Amino acid sequence: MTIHHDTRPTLNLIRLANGEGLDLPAYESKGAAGMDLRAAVDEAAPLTLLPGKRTLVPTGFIFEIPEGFEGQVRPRSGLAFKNGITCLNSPGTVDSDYRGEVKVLLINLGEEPFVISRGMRIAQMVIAPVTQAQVAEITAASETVRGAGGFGSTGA
Ligand SMILES: O=c1ccn([C@H]2C[C@H](O)[C@@H](COP(=O)(O)OP(=O)(O)OP(=O)(O)O)O2)c(=O)[nH]1
Ligand SMILES: [Mg+2]
Repeated sequence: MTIHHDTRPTLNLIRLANGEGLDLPAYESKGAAGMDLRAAVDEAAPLTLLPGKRTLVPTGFIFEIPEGFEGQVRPRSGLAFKNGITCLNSPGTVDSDYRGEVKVLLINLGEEPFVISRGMRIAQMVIAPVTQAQVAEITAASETVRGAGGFGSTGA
């Protein structure tokens, strides 16, 4: 496997029929870590997400994530704070060999119905380098000071 250290890898996108006319996913500021993803829902049929419910929102694009990277689908803080809208599987993982449409799994943790209209920026995707470890089964773990202590063992 090739390990990339490119900080500006090219992300190839394929626009699907439901993505016609949508703005490309984009970094909304110079230093933004994530590119905002837009809802490719039907213009004439906005999606209403009721409190406590979840839904898979299409983005209208296939992303060819460069090998050695992943896409992390994360919530937008504003939607989370104002409306209780977040990604249920956060951070969603888009594998570099995935060739289906990227979708966003939203859940409404707020108290009001939330309307998702076409083109709305619903989440953001961070392209991050991936390390694939080699798995090796052993019979005894090396000794450390911490040992098996966890879950608060070092105190508050
Ligand atoms: O928020 C997300 C998360 C995942 N995916 C797509 C891309 C990813 O490569 C694929 C599989 O995701 P994941 O590995 O998290 O799900 P799984 O339940 O393990 O499915 P699979 O058995 O297909 O790997 O689903 C999305 O479009 N959006
Ligand atoms: Mg998987």
